[in-house]
Amino acid sequence: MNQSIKPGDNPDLTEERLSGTFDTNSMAAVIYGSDKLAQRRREISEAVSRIPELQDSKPCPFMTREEKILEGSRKSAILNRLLPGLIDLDSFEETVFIHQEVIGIEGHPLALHESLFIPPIATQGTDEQQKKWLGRAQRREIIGCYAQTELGHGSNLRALETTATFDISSQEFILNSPTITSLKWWPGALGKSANWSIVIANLIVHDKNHGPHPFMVQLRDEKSHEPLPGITVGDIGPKMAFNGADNGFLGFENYRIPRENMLMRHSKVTPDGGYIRPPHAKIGYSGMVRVRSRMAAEQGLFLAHALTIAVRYSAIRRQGYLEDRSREVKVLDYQTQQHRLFPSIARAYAFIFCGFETIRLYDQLLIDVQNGNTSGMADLHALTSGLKSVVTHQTGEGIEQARMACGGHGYSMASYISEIYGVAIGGCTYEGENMVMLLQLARYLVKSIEMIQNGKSKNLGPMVAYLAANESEIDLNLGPNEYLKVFQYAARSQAWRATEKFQKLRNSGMSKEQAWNQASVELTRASRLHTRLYIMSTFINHVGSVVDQKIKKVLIDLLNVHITYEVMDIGIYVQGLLSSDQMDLIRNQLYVSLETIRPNAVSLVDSFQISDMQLRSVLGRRDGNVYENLFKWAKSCPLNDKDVLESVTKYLKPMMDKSKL
Ligand SMILES: CCCCCCCCCCCCCCCCCCC/C=C/C(=O)SCCNC(=O)CCNC(=O)[C@H](O)C(C)(C)COP(=O)(O)OP(=O)(O)OC[C@H]1O[C@@H](n2cnc3c(N)ncnc32)[C@H](O)[C@@H]1OP(=O)(O)O
Ligand SMILES: Cc1cc2nc3c(=O)[nH]c(=O)nc-3n(C[C@H](O)[C@H](O)[C@H](O)COP(=O)(O)OP(=O)(O)OC[C@H]3O[C@@H](n4cnc5c(N)ncnc54)[C@H](O)[C@@H]3O)c2cc1C
Repeated sequence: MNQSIKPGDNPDLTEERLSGTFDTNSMAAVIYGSDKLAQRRREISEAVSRIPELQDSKPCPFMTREEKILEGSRKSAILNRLLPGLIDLDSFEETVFIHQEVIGIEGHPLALHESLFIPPIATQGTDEQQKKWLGRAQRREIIGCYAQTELGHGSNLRALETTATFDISSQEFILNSPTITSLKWWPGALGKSANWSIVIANLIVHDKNHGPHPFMVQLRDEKSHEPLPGITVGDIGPKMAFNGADNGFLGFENYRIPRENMLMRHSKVTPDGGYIRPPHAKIGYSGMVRVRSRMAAEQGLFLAHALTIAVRYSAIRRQGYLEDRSREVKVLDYQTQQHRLFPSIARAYAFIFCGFETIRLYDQLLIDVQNGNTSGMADLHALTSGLKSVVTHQTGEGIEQARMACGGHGYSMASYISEIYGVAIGGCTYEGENMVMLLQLARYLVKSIEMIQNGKSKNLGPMVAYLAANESEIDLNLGPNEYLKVFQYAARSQAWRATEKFQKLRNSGMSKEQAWNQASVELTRASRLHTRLYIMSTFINHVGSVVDQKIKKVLIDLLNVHITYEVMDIGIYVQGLLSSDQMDLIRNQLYVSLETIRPNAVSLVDSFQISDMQLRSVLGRRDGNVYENLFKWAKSCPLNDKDVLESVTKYLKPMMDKSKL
């Protein structure tokens, strides 16, 4: 049963919901990992909807940037007061969810506090440092950010220029931004809101540069909020989206902090200037791995937002005719519309399933690392590097298709899809630019193939074991596992092709760096295929583990959309494996699977259970009453406050009057 049906809804949408074959609350439990978590989301949405001061003061598209920041701060402050009665304060998921529900996706002054400021203190700070700052941060006595990227460098962390030089005589670090390019640039909440920051700076002791390390740095006076002497700080200006956040710049001039402000759980500087190395050279990068490990689920949900809007709207939008000339059809009945939207629904599910898996893997790694075992770091770094890149890219594509699927109204901010798009595609850049991260995964793939070449296949981890197989024929009786083999073939042959190209260039005498660069397009292709294979196999395993038979049936239908679409999409890589007859068969299976999923399309997006408040879309309203509300929305546009604007009285009217002569 679809739990979204209510009296007064658009009958077209009710019809869709009645055609669903499963219970949307049960599906939500599968999506969010447990009935309890799904139930908590519903309870929080319900509780928030009853609190007037948490409602939007006006639609976000009508707000200026200053109003967005003010509104985000107002709601953050109210939430801080009300949170104990609304959520489990120990639950990161509930904390993120309630902020997204109340404030939305456009960012706010505390958006990075929880995800990029607190975790480094908790994982890289010593027990004393945690005692000193963690409680203060958690109670929000201080607001923090994460300042790593500089004006001149974001991807290449080894070229960061900010320095933290140890001064033994005063037992302090002296922070400096020696050049214009060394200004910190981009950190969210830095511009106007944060008064503390984790700052990544090159640690210099006795004139030796030990590379980037994290420091706890106070930026602003805790009473006046004025920047402290030696600090230059401000907002970097409007962005493509995410304008409720104050991304900022930051410079230091001989700014001193105590020795105890370097986060010293892993690397240490002793009072006499000794340097103690961390147990793994890249342990300081683990905050980034944490964020990347959460991005698949987060991006899957961005895609889910856009699809909820586009699928619901497509079910109430009637345009053109099929057989019956007496009534126009729902645009959702067109095969092209289904082909545009349904594979993305499947991807959104796949990303979320994968995302919860990588969050679990990260949590396990964290425990291992705290116990001194860093052996899993390389694997998770490779996995999350590829996953964040593929998922953000495909999410962006899916959201843009969702916008086009809504025709003209999709282009209006009333759909809200442009904001979702703008925020989501930021993910292609932040936490590691996608090409750069694909190349990180490629290093891992090349190393794995070199192990095979050196006769060490048995040392390969489970995620890359397929690289050593030798599949060259596929049974035409295609079930999910055969599709997986097709994908393995594609990923494997591309990984070998790219590696062999790199090796050939090396053998021709080219330097390692040049050879890598000349092979890099092929290498990134290998990384994408490897990651898409991982997503597919996680999806298959997840569906296999579902117990509720009605839910399982529809998820198998969705999986069929996914595997057929994905294999069609990589046709060029499987030409040596599949005949054109086999490709035709798969193409037909895709069309059949689109038809099979059609009656459940609305119920599948309803199962994401994204409230109207969170969706902030006139087109995507749960009740489907779009047209009257679009008209209401347009009338409430500030431009319509007056019938005659100054633009007319001051310029257009005099121009027209003059032209009359
Ligand atoms: C109260 C509020 C509640 C919260 C509510 C929030 C809800 C609000 C909802 C709103 C939603 C809005 C969502 C939008 C949020 C926007 C947030 C944006 C936040 C963004 C933050 C950032 O971007 S922070 C900056 C990120 N920067 C980067 O990612 C930089 C990328 N670069 C790198 O990581 C590195 O430079 C590198 C990895 C690319 C290269 O590093 P390096 O040069 O040092 O190494 P090598 O390439 O030489 O490799 C050497 C060797 O090391 C291995 N390695 C590298 N990294 C790792 C690692 N992490 N772990 C393990 N191993 C690693 C590498 O593989 C090599 O190994 P080999 O064996 O030698 O091959
Ligand atoms: C919305 C948003 C929020 C952000 N929040 C924060 C934050 O809170 N804190 C923070 O510290 N930073 C933040 N950032 C910065 C972000 O992390 C960087 O922008 C990102 O890491 C990319 O680095 P870059 O800007 O230097 O890109 P560049 O590296 O300059 O990328 C430019 C081009 O060069 C290519 N390129 C670069 N290096 C290579 C290579 N080795 N091989 C092949 N191609 C290469 C890239 O693929 C890309 O096409 C944020 C950015 C955004 C957009």
